[in-house]
Amino acid sequence: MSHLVGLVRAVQANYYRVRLREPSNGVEELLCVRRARLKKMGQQVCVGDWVVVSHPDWPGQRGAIAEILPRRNQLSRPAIANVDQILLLFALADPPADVHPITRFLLTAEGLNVEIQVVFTKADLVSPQEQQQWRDRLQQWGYRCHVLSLTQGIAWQALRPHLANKITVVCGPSGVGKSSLIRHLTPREDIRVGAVSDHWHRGRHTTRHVELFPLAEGGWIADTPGFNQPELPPDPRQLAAAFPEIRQRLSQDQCLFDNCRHDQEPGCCVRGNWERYPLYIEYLHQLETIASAEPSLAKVPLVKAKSDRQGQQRLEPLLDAKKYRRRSRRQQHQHVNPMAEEVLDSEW
Ligand SMILES: Nc1nc2c(ncn2[C@@H]2O[C@H](COP(=O)(O)OP(=O)(O)OP(=O)(O)O)[C@@H](O)[C@H]2O)c(=O)[nH]1
Ligand SMILES: [Zn+2]
Repeated sequence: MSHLVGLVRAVQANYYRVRLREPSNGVEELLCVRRARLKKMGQQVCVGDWVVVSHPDWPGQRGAIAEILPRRNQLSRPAIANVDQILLLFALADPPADVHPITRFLLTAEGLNVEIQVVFTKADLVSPQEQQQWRDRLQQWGYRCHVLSLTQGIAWQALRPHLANKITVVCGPSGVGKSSLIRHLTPREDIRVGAVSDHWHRGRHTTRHVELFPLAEGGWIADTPGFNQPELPPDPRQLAAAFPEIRQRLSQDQCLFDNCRHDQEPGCCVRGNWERYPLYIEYLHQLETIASAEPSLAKVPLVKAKSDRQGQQRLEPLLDAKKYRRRSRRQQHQHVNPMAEEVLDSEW
C-alpha cells in the first residue's frame, strides 16, 4: 500500500492542516491529529513538515499523522521546517529604510543558513535615485535586492521565479507590506477542510499563527507576524560570519590571529572603512558585554574587563593559549607587517 504523504500547512492547538502531495478521493487537504505514538516519543509536528498520514476519513476530511519525514532544517522562531529561503522585506518609505533594523534582520537570516532574498517595497513613495541608492548600498554589503511597488503594480511579478517550488518565509519590520505581498502572490483559495470546527478558527488571528500559503507557480510562502524584533546572534563569535563583507575579506586575506575579533587586534584584514564596520563593532561590543555577564556563553572567554589608568572599566581580548599566539616564523614571513610585529612583542 502506498503511503499517504502531505505537507503540514498550519498547526493550531492539536490539529494539523495537511495538504496531500496528490489529491485523493477528490480531497486536497486533511485536518489531522497526531498519532499517540508520536506524542509518546515527544515528536513535535511543525509547519513545513512532510508527514505520513494514516486512517484517512475521506468524507470527513480527517486523518492522523503517523510519521514525520526527516527534516532538512528547522527555524525555531517561528517554528517552520524545511525552509528553502528567507525573503526579507523592507519599505523604502513609511516606515523609512534604516540601516540598523535592516542589518539586524540580515544578521538573523544569515544565522539560519538558508538562501536570502532582499526586497524593498513601496518604491512608489521615493525617487528613482533613492531606489538606486539602496540597490547600490545593498550590493556593497554583499546582497542583490528586488525593488517593487504593490500599489503601482511594479516589479512584484518578477519575484515569482525566485519563489517557485520553494518554501519561503517572509520576514521584516511591521508595516512594510508583508501580508500585502503574500496576498498578491497567492491565488484566492477556497480552503476545504471539512467541517473544520471552531477549534480551528478560534485563535486563527493570534499574532503568532504561522501558515504556509500555496503559490500559483508551485511552492509555499509564510508570513511571520509578530516576529519583527530580531535579536542579535547569541554568541559574539558567530557575528563576523554573518557579515558578507567580513566573509569576503577573509576569503582573500588572513588576520594575524586565528581568533581575531576584528576590533583592535594588530594585523587584522577585516578592519577598514566599509560602511557597516562601525555597526559590526557596536554589535560585537554589545554581545561581548552580555556574554561576559552570562557564564554559559562565556565558557571560552573572549574578553576580560580591565581598569585603565582613569579607573574606567574596558573590555580587552583574552588570549587563547593555543590559538591566539604568534605565528611561526615561516608564516610571519608570508604575512606579518613589521608594525604589527612590534606591537606583538611589546604588548603580548
Ligand atoms: N505606498 C505603498 N503602500 C504599500 C505598498 N505595499 C503595501 N502598502 C501599504 O502598507 C501598509 C502595511 O502593509 P501590510 O501588508 O499590512 O504590512 P505588514 O508588513 O504585513 O505589516 P504587519 O502586519 O504589521 O507586520 C498597508 O496600508 C498597505 O496598503 C506599496 O507598494 N506602496
Ligand atoms: Zn581580524
